[in-house]
Amino acid sequence: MSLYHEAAEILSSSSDASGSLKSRVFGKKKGKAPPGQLYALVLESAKWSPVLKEVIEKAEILKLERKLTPTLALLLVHDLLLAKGGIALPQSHGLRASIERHKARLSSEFTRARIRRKAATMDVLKEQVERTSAGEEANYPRWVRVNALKSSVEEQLETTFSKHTRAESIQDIMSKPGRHIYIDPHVPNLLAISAGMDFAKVEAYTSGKIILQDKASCFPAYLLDPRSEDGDVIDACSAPGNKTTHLAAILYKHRPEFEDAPQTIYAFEKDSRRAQTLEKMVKIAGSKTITRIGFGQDFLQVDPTSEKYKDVGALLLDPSCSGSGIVGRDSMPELHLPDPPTESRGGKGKPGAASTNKKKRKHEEVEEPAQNVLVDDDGNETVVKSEKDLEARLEALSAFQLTLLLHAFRFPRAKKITYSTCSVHSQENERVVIRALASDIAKAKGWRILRREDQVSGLRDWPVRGLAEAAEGDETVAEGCIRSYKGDGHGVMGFFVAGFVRDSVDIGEQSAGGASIDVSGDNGEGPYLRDDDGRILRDVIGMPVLKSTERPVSLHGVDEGEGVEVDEMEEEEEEEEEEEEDEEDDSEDDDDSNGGGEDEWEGLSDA
Ligand SMILES: C[S@@+](CC[C@H](N)C(=O)[O-])C[C@H]1O[C@@H](n2cnc3c(N)ncnc32)[C@H](O)[C@@H]1O
Repeated sequence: MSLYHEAAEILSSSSDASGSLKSRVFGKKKGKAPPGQLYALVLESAKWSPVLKEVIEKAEILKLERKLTPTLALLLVHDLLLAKGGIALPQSHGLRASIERHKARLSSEFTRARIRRKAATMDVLKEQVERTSAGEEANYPRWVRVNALKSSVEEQLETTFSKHTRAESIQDIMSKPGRHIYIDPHVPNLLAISAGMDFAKVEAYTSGKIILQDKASCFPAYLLDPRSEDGDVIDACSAPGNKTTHLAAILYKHRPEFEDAPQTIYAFEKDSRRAQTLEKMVKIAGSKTITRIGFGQDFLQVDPTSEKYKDVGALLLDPSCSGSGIVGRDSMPELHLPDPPTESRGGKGKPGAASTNKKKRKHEEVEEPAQNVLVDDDGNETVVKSEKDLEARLEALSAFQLTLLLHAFRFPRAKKITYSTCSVHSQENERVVIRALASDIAKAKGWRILRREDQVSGLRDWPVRGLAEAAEGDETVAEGCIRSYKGDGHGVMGFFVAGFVRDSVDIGEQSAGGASIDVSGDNGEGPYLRDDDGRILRDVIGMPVLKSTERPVSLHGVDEGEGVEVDEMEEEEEEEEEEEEDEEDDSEDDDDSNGGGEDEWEGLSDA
């Protein structure tokens, strides 16, 4: 089967097939056409279909070439008029000839279609087509997080974005034509720029100085706000690594000398393939020295009482979810097919629009329920035929999310946790929070919601909060939850995040019986472990409080020089090898990101 017949088959089934376009093309078992070429042809033809439909109908090709189906005509005319190499068939091929003999007529109809759209040049028409086909995505800003480990907002304004004009509001970015930039008022080091910039070859992007990350996706690490006194940090579900690298940048901001600081981010990722992307991102972002990646490691299998995690004070949980908040996920532009000549309707022919319509009418007759596909944020697809199916899927997801959250509650020295999803469904959001707070473990360990008034300044001011109804009417919980919705004028994806805190941590066996740790630090002396009489015993991570004459010890309770204990996830030998490689790699990094590894890097979601 030729490229065009395979593409026609995909387009013909696009209205009732399940799965995203990508999965249908790349997951195709049979077929000879290179998937990349097939995907581009289908997608581009669909984007251009409103214009090409007009061209084909006005040129009356389908009347003149009776063997052509509307879908095949669309694909072939697309390549004739828009593909660099023209129609990808031998010159003698019947299909190619059936289109090329009308080239003059098609070209002049194409020019007329452009003029009717008031597009002075082909470039203007292309921009119009891109905007229209992008639908809801077209007006979204591009969110750029400046990676504090490698650059600063000032530097980026002077270099990468020096030709951008400063906008007054996010609405300007979404509505004004041209290149604009806006400094976000809620999240530090975050910029919004007008859509349309191609970052693939932008040095700041390929070198990790800037990271493309939706604003809402920056909320969790910023809300967690890990500091040196919080000890180690866990990112429970890390790949591709947007939040892991954000955590590192925040730690660095709080403690720029962190190169020498024995603070570790443990980044777990159950899926080993995704963990490789995470590793790549961590490396490019310059946070490799403080990040220990758990390749293929399930967070639920991590023992919270293990010696290794005794200093973990903060955890970020961003588990898999329905992904219902994600903007424009692999959406297929609406397909406009040329009308077939009237007498050929329902007639014979190869797969094409006529046969699709017929199939559709048949479907309508038996009133088969429309199939929707729920694509979660890991790219897994579930066919959802009914409300009941959706409920069942959400229930399964929320049970898994709750289990993760309760597991996080078990870390003995943890004092803060954030839980987030890129879902808009309350089952995965407020409901999980409420169930977690009502759990025995939360009660036993003293976990409560991080109240709005106690949140970092930008997020305290963020206006969109949780749903009180879903939070069983608990206003404090609802206000503590942070939400965002796509299409609500803020230019962000749909998202949810809540923080959990507690005032005392588990003190373990080595501490005095009956003692608790006051972590509030509101006495001005910092967080200390006190005995029942209020006498200070240890600092919050368990170190004896020093007299002024004593030698300081590191936060992790190891003498300076002993270094940080290395996780079993990465063997010590490997570490040494990596360090050696690092030195070599540093010089290769740029090559890497500009070359072979680019695909995966570019494929990272902004979420
Ligand atoms: C929403 S994504 C995380 C996105 C990531 N936080 C970021 O900002 O780039 C969820 C990730 O969690 C991983 N995951 C799911 N369950 C897990 C588990 N039990 N332990 C570790 N990773 C898990 C998935 O494979 C997926 O890569």
